[in-house]
Amino acid sequence: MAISYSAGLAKVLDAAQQQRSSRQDWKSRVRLQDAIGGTAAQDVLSPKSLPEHDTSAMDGYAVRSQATATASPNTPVMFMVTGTIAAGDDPGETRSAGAVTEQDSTSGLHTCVEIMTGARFPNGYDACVKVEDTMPVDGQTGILITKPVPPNANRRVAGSDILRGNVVMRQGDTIQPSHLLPLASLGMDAIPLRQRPCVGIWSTGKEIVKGNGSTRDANGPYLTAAVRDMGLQADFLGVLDDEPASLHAHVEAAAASGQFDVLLTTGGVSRGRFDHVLAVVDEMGAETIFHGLSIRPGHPVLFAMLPGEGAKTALFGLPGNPGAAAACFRFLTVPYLKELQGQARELPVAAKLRRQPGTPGEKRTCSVKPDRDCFQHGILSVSAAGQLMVEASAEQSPFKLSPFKTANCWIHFQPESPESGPGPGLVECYPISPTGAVLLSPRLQN
Ligand SMILES: Nc1nc2c(c(=O)[nH]1)N[C@H]1C(S)=C(S)[C@@H](COP(=O)(O)OP(=O)(O)OC[C@H]3O[C@@H](n4cnc5c(N)ncnc54)[C@H](O)[C@@H]3O)O[C@H]1N2
Ligand code: MOO
Repeated sequence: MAISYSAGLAKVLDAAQQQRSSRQDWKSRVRLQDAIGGTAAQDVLSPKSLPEHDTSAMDGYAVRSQATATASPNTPVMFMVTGTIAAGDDPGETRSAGAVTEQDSTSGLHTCVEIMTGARFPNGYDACVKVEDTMPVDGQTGILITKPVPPNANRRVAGSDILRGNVVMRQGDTIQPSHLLPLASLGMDAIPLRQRPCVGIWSTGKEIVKGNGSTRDANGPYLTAAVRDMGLQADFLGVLDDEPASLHAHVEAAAASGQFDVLLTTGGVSRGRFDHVLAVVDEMGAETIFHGLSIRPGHPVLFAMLPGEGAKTALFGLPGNPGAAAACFRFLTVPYLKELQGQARELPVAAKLRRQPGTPGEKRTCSVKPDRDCFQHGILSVSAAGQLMVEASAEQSPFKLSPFKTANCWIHFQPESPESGPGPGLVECYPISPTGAVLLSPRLQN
């Protein structure tokens, strides 16, 4: 009898942890732009504070706020402009005549310094008044201020964004483009990443090799792209015939090359006369961890560790039906790849299940079975009331692919038991893309 999904997933995660511990020294410094999808190998601490200095948030004039306390339209306060500081100027480097002092010695007027957004605040000044809140006098040599400027107005205080020594990236974080904003601002051009797994992929099946029937390779391009979308290296190794000797030679050579952490095959794992993947990995002396899970779709899925010295190559024998291959990849291979890199486990979002209205007597093509975990693709959206809603695609046959034109999530239906599921009427959903981004459907539902 096939084991449950949760038991199978536990075995997958356990195998990934074992493989991770045999790859402890895996890390390298990677340029920021190339780091997307990678995993931080260690905590990254900020080498400095940001902003490094007090700077202006606006184009205007640096003033002493105290000097503006009595300013009003009837009693404006006049300031003498002693210079200009641009972003990038050193402290005290003013662009026109006049030293940075708080009060002009001859006229007794308060002084101010014209300052640009991002420029370093001159000593002795604590606030910036926006240029549009001032009136010029005597050309540009003076300004009038007609209302008090609060202390620290439009001033970015040094260290108010990031403090030196703050953790800016945690070990195990998956690097996303948005992370580059703080990292690059801190002057980092590379970060230590765990080495990224490399995945080799074959499609199998005589009908696909021949390419003259109606079956074209959907799995190869999909899996290659989905692995790359995770920021990992994926090599599509071709389409193999249902020939045990050729399958054996290819899998053995790929495992021996030491190049791949994970190998994926699709097709040839069920009970047919030409389904040889299990026999081939057995023959190679692999450890078959499971063949068959109590899931729908994808129940014939195979998971094995190929023989080898030291770090081992995992093999997922995904079923041939593309919908089943995609579900098994998403719910077994993706967790393995994440765990292998020490990434956090994915958590689902809970959404209210909206049943398809359907037509009376309509037979759903793939119903949810109460005795096993079922994975269905669907559309996640937000109702007008702000509730996350999900609708399973009406068509769930694993050989029918048109729903993938619009599906943006996978729904995980757990076997029925009082504790299963996130709550009454709610189901667990995962983004269809393993990178984690759910592109919510613009369709609003009630
Ligand atoms: N007697 C039984 N027959 C089947 C069972 C079973 O339990 N007992 N399980 C069914 C289920 S469920 C699945 S899923 C499939 C999986 O079988 P295989 O992994 O052996 O896959 P194939 O037979 O090679 O192919 C199945 C189907 O998928 C098409 N295919 C294969 N590769 C691709 C590809 N790269 N791109 C597009 N389509 C592909 C193939 O042409 C077949 O139509 O077994 C059931 N049978
Ligand atoms: O894995 Mo099979 O879908 O259940 O076609």
